[in-house]
Formats: sequence, structure tokens, C-alpha cells
Amino acid sequence: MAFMAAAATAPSSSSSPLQLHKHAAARRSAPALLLRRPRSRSHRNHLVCSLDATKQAVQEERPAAVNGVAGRTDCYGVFCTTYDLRAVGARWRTDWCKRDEETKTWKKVVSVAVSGAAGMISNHLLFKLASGQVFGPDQPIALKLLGSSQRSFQKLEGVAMELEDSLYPLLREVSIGIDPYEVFQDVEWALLIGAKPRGPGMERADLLNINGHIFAQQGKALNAVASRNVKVLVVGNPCNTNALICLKNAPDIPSKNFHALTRLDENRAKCQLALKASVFYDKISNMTIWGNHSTTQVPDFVNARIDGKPARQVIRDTKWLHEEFTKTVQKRGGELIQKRGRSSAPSTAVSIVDAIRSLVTPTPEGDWFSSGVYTNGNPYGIAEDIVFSMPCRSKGDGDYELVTDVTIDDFLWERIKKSEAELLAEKRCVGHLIGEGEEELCEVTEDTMLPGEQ
Ligand SMILES: NC(=O)C1=CN([C@@H]2O[C@H](COP(=O)(O)OP(=O)(O)OC[C@H]3O[C@@H](n4cnc5c(N)ncnc54)[C@H](OP(=O)(O)O)[C@@H]3O)[C@@H](O)[C@H]2O)C=CC1
Ligand SMILES: O=C([O-])CC(=O)C(=O)O
Repeated sequence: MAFMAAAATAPSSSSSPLQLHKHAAARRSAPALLLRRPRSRSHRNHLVCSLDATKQAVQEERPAAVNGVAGRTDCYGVFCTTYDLRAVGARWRTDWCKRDEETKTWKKVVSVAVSGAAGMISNHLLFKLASGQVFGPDQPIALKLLGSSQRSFQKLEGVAMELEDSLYPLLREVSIGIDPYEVFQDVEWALLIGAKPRGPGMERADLLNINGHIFAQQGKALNAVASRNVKVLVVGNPCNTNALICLKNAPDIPSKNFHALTRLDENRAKCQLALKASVFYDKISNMTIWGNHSTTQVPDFVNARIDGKPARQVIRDTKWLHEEFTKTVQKRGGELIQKRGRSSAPSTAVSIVDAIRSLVTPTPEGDWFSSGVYTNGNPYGIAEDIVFSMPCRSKGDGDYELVTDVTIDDFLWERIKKSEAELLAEKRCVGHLIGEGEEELCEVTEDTMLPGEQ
């Protein structure tokens, strides 16, 4: 396996966008496998193995030097050591593409785009994705890495080289590019992490505007070229409003498929409850984060459970729950930045893994998880047409349902309304990016802060 630069964006590429389209066509007819191997950046070569590919075509493209382990000739580089482990007997002597068809041991490759792929969070996340701990140990994966400029292109090449050198058996393709219309082609998951950090003296409204433009463009690109059922997880801040912008610019993709990452907040809240109750973190369940990924978020101790019991029965210290717990979770990101000098990256990557796994595995009976999702007929009375973190359950099919059996008392409701007001104000700031008004309507309050901004 080796990585491939998107043709139109590779600095020294002689390939044309037309060739990229050809690759897309090849992918459609090759449900089981697509391996790509550039000989050099100016001469790329592709090994394509599909259920209907001829043996001759495969042989023509197979590099002579990789005749595999233990005398097996039907191998491609390192892959033959791990592929098709259940195939026994003489099967491996047959054409290796055919063997996949016969044994049905292959899952279709899942195609995952990651923006901000050269950044700190991706530095941790990509290796988790490639290792199989996100989509499963039997799920081959193709990674499509998106950067923002020619400047970042070289960094992406470095990232791709490290992925290659890690010899992940499930990693079937790595491609890099800076044009979302190429990188997002046919992707089934888009993890949108890339965003500009807030610079010195930059107003909150400026941040909303600058990053909003990124997510408007990426929404349009997803709408044009991604899988019609692509699942989109927005991490780049301010993630709720960026997710709203993205989905509004992708009208052909179900709005329900868009998520803003609030799982890190959920994990932080679970950690605090576990510490206070002196229990292992896995005893904490039913943890909801309501609202915005900001300092107005509402970590819900009312519905949370500790070892199956309501959290308030285990932690009797109401003052702590009302004041310290809530504030600690809201400001955890900022505290971390103060101590570490940079925003959370490894724990964010872990929470992205958790967020995806919550959608691709069934939610344990009686439990739920938090995600920032589009409000469209929500049962709680929260304003519609924003992205708000709420409790969700999934059957493991990538989709989710909102949880209805939750109690919202006055304490929660008052705070939920504050976070809602903040998101409505953010929405007014980006009206020009969602076809609903002018930038001048933007009025953001002191409360509108990222967790890392105090
Ligand atoms: N929701 C959550 O829970 C959390 C969210 N975050 C947010 O995640 C984001 C990323 O954090 P982190 O990885 O630490 O930041 P980094 O600054 O390390 O990385 C950001 C990356 O994004 C890239 N980038 C910028 N603009 C674009 C674009 N238009 N398309 C693709 N890539 C782009 C940058 O590369 P270059 O400009 O060189 O191309 C850079 O590599 C931030 O917005 C942060 O606030 C962080 C923690 C938690
Ligand atoms: O503010 C930031 O960039 C970091 C952040 O979102 C968090 O730590 O929750």
C-alpha cells in the first residue's frame, strides 16, 4: 500500500482530473478492494482488484518485487500476510481476487475523509482509524486526507508516509489532497476536524465567519460528491454552528447525518462523576451533554446514573453537583490549555472514536450517548433548526434516535435555554452562510466561548 495524492492538487503531478474520475469509476465497479500504488508522484500506478477484474489485469499491475511470504505468489506487498485469514487449503493458489469472492471474508472497504489531517487531533486519530479500533478488526478502510493549502500538502505527505510505515493490515488506501471536491468523492464518513484557531485580537464573530466559510465549502463539496448517506462529524470549532452551516450547504444529504462532537464533554463529565463517587468510570451511564460545545453546555447529573442508580442518590453533595461539577466540565478544555499550553488532542481523538463507535455498534440496553444533532421535531421543546447536543441511541447502523425517557427539571431547563440562546445567536451570525440573512445581524455575548477560551 502506498498513498496517492489527489491528481489536480499534487504539486508535481502530471495526472489530470479526468484520471481521478476514472478511479472513481473503477471504485464503483470494485466493491471489494481497491489498492493504489503510486510509482512516483509524477507516475502513479494503480492496482485494482475487483470481483470482475481479470487475473491478467491484476498480474500486469502487480509489482515484481512483492511475491509475498512463504512462497505465495498471489500477494500484494504486506497484505497477503493478513488478508483472508479464514481461507484454508489450496484456495490461496487460485486467483486472489476470486478467492475473496469465494470465501466472502472481505467487507467492503469503508471510505473515510479526515480534514485537518496534519493537525494535532488527527495525529492521534488517524492511527486509531487505521488500526481497526474504530470500525472493527475486520473492516478494511480507505483514508482520504484533506489539508487546506499547498503549504500543508507536504505535511500531509509526511502523515501518509507514517501511515504506510505502520503496516496496518486494514489500511487499503491513503490519498491526500486540498480540494474537498476530490477528497470527498464517494466517502461514507467525513470527519471534519480542520479549522482555523482563533488568532490574537480576533472577534468571536470573525471566527464564526472564517471557519463558517470552510464548513460551507465542505458542505457543498459533500453534497456534490460524497456518498448519499455519508455520516459527517464536525469537530472544528465552533462545532455546533459549523455543523449547522455544513448541513445547510448539503441539502441532498439527510440533515440527520450531521453531528457536532460533544462526546469529549460527555467523557469529561463521566470522569468527574466517577472521581467524586470513587467508582471506576465504567459505572457511569446515561450521561447527557445538552446544548453547545461551549461554556454554556449543560452536563446532566439529573438523568446520569452511577452503578445503575440515579447519580443524585450516590452523590449527595447537591452543591457540588450544581456548581462545581457543572463548571468543571464546562471549563475543562480551558483548564487543560492553561496547563498544557495547547488544546486537548489525544482525548479529543479518543472521543471521536467513541462517537463513531456509538453509531456503528448498538447502544447498550438502557444507556445512551450524547451528540450534537440537528433539531428537527425534537421531543424536549428545544428550538428547531439548530445543532444541539442531546441524548441518542443507535442500533449500530450509523443512524440514531433521540431518547425520550429523560427528566428535565428547572435547573436543567434554565441552563438548556441559555445554551439554546447562544446557539440561536451564533446562527444569526452565520445567516449569510446558510442563506438566511446578513452578517451584520451578528451579536455574540460574553458567554459565547469555546471550552478553551477563558
Ligand atoms: N469539538 C471538540 O470537542 C473539540 C474541538 N476542537 C477543535 O478541533 C479543531 C482542530 O484542532 P487541532 O487538531 O488541535 O488543531 P491544529 O491547529 O493542530 O490542526 C488544525 C488543522 O486544520 C488544518 N486546516 C485548517 N483549515 C483547513 C481547511 N479549510 N481544510 C482542511 N484542513 C484545514 C490545518 O492545516 P493547514 O492550515 O496547514 O492546512 C491544521 O493541520 C480546532 O477547531 C479545535 O478548536 C478541539 C478539541 C475538542
Ligand atoms: O477550545 C478548544 O479549541 C478546545 C476544545 O474545544 C475543548 O477542549 O473542548
